[in-house]
Amino acid sequence: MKILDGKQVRQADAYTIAQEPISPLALMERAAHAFVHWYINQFVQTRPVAIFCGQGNNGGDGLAIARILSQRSYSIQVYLVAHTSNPSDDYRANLDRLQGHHRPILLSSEADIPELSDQVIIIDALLGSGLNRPADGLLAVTIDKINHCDNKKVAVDIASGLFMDRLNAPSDAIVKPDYTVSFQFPKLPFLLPHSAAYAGEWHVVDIGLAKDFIAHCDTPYELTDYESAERLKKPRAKYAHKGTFGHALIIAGSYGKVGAAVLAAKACLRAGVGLLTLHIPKCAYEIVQVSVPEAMASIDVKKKINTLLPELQGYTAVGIGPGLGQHTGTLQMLQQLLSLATCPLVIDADALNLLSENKELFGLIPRKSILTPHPKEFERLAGPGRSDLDRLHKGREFAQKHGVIICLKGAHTAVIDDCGRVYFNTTGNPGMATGGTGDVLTGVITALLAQGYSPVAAARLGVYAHGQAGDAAIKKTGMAGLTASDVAEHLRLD
Ligand SMILES: NC(=O)C1=CN([C@@H]2O[C@H](COP(=O)(O)OP(=O)(O)OC[C@H]3O[C@@H](n4cnc5c(N)ncnc54)[C@H](OP(=O)(O)O)[C@@H]3O)[C@@H](O)[C@H]2O)[C@@H](O)CC1
Ligand SMILES: Nc1ncnc2c1ncn2[C@@H]1O[C@H](COP(=O)(O)OP(=O)(O)O)[C@@H](O)[C@H]1O
Ligand SMILES: [K+]
Repeated sequence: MKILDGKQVRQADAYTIAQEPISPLALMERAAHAFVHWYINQFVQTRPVAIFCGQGNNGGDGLAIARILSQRSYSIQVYLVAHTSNPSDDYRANLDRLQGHHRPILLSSEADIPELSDQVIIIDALLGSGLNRPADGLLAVTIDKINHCDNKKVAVDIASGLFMDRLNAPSDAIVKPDYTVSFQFPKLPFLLPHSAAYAGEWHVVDIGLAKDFIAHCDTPYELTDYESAERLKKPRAKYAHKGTFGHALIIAGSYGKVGAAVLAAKACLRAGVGLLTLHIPKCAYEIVQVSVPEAMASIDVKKKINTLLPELQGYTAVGIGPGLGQHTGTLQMLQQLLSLATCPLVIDADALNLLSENKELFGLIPRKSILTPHPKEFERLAGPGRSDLDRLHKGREFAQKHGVIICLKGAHTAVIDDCGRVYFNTTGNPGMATGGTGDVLTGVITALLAQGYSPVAAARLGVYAHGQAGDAAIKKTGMAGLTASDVAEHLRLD
């Protein structure tokens, strides 16, 4: 699913209106019905509804939603905030249509803003994607008042006051909804950590904007959702044998951090690799042989760290980093790997930290290698970002400059390809914020690369499947109880 900017959404709107053809008012009606369809599945009729409307098309949606809910026997009350001398045509048309069903209350000062009983659900239709400056005056006061109630809140399309394409200032008045029901596309701020609170749990509803227009729309931002993940998957052929699924090499572990190697190995096997060799220091030998008997071991000359690069011939993918440590000998080995590798690598954890400490090595990273930094590791690599958006831009610049794929890990991990395209992940949960889950991800992506997935597909599908495993696991363990081992155990690639 693509993520469009405000201008593109308006173009998609205009194209649909002209090509389908459909009147703008009928399109608004369709959007309102899509919202109501979601709403009635979520909230029962006995909960009264307070709908706060502005005078643009978002307010027009609010009025249409009010009418449809009232026709479905929901008890509604509309509150209007007059904020422009030029209300939209479809707002006016829906105000007319509401006559005879319901009488809206015009808010003209703070004193008019009602106290609502706990049972009331608030629908926020004050401002939508047409926001062109921070909300102020009575709008800001109303937003503030809404935010101070404990009532459940649902934003229509986007929370009022939240910019779609640019950063809000910390002092801006923005509705903090429990839910956002977004038309046709998710909005970029829903996916960024600092603005996610202004989306709540978001849902996208289809309002039938022209599919051909959307397909040709050029945007750097997309989601990896269920459909796109399914499209990325390759079935396992009936006559396949273990050679069909590649031979992965994972270089990981050091004294005290052998667990990271074990986690990466278990995940790599669960993600369907044909053969796996783990390169580990001597101290890890028995641990690995006992805990991951399916993996072969390549033993370093050193007892506690990895220093000697094994022969690379025969491996179809190499992952390096989990639990590696940052010793000089390990750095030399990494440098050798970067120089000699003929296939893209998966580079994680301490291998990334070693690169950050030795930026002259950036030029040696094989093209289309996959780097999997968490935010701190990314900051070490590319410098601090002033905001989530700035960090994303830095990631896109870095990926293009060095010809690599970056998995910027977090709640909606962003896979950034070497052309600067960004794929936000849609799976995973806060239970995964626990030590070792990153090592599991390295194992998964390495397995997919080894099986012949393209680097971008391996990164997108790996990140998706990793989050999906976390989501499956918490059904048994709960969020707090989730461990990285649970994530590895619940991986399912088909
Ligand atoms: N294709 C789709 O997705 C569809 C989208 N639809 C809906 O349309 C919505 C977008 O509608 P929209 O363009 O009329 O924008 P919206 O935010 O309602 O109002 C903008 C108005 O507010 C004003 N204004 C702006 N900022 C302000 C501020 N801070 N403080 C005060 N005033 C401010 C500005 O005028 P100004 O005052 O600048 O003259 C303008 O008049 C979208 O979110 C979705 O709900 C569906 O109906 C159908 C299909
Ligand atoms: N709140 C969250 N929601 C979804 N996924 C998360 C969340 N927090 C962390 N994760 C995922 O968990 C993993 C953590 O990786 P990382 O920080 O490298 O852990 P470690 O170094 O302990 O292995 C990443 O894949 C990240 O996307
Ligand atoms: K809104």
